[in-house]
Amino acid sequence: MTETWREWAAEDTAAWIRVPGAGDDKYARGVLGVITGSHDYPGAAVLGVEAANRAGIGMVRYTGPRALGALVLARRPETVLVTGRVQAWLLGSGMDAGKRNFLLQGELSHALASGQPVVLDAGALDLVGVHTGPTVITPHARELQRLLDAREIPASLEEIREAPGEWAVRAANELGTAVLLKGAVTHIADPTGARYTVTAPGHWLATAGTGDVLGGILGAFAAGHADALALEAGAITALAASAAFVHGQAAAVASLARGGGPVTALDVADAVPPVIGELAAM
Ligand SMILES: NC(=O)C1=CN([C@@H]2O[C@H](COP(=O)(O)OP(=O)(O)OC[C@H]3O[C@@H](n4cnc5c(N)ncnc54)[C@H](OP(=O)(O)O)[C@@H]3O)[C@@H](O)[C@H]2O)[C@@H](O)CC1
Ligand SMILES: Nc1ncnc2c1ncn2[C@@H]1O[C@H](COP(=O)(O)OP(=O)(O)O)[C@@H](O)[C@H]1O
Repeated sequence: MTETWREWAAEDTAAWIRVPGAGDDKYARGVLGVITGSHDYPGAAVLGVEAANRAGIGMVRYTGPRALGALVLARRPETVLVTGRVQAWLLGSGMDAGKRNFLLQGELSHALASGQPVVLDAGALDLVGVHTGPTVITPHARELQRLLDAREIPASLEEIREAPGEWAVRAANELGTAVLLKGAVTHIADPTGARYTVTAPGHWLATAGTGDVLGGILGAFAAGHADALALEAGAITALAASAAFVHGQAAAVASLARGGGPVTALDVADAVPPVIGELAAM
């Protein structure tokens, strides 16, 4: 069956931008629980927390080894390292599923059993299926290939790159979750039939750590829409498309500020506020 994909637009994203009101405090705006990074990839933890803050969040609770917590705090002293109640989770960026210890496994299991919205990235992708709340996975093509292979769904990297939409849909249906498949055109699909594309306005995003930034933006959006997600789990798909849209626009803004030249992952995170500001004013 030929699927109809709709390009997710600024107007669609604007509907999901939450501007705080007089009655909001940090908890009402949403708290994101973040379990990301590792000794091998500490930067992913910093990038995700930075991006979540830039996307607008009440608070971030970061869980990880002490050394990583110190790095996150050095960049974002707003971060809280105490465990507690959260409205959504971001799990797995900068982690290696093969190097998970008991403690980390327990923390991830706790998050997945909470019934709260979850963004599953990189080294937590293999945990899809044990989630209990609205969930979106955020693989790139190679990660999706590995994930499908582990579920005995044979697909080559070439096949996924040639028909990313078809494989995003297949994954959504087989895994029973929303899928955001990253690329120059990002495909977002879910088991209920939602099909969105987000076409990046340029290609400087193809650089290390921008996926970790996307995870942070999406995590913040999920935490900020806990009520909508409780009513309608499918909202996670619209939030994923909105995060991808903001991410692409932020890369464009960051590049423009540098004469149209290259950007780093942190530059992209830094450029998220003006993008959100413009969307909020629509
Ligand atoms: N700052 C941070 O903390 C960052 C942290 N990050 C975190 O890193 C984790 C892993 O994410 P990833 O996307 O790199 O993993 P993955 O799909 O396994 O790719 C490995 C494949 O790449 C290939 N390959 C390697 N070198 C190559 C080369 N020079 N030229 C060509 N190919 C090369 C290699 O191929 P091979 O060498 O085996 O032929 C293999 O197939 C993940 O947790 C992510 O969040 C990232 O976000 C980055 C910033
Ligand atoms: N050629 C490209 N043009 C535009 N965007 C791209 C391109 N390649 C990758 N991207 C985007 O860059 C980000 C890269 O994420 P990811 O592959 O997870 O990298 P990392 O693991 O280094 O963070 C994704 O949001 C993806 O959609």
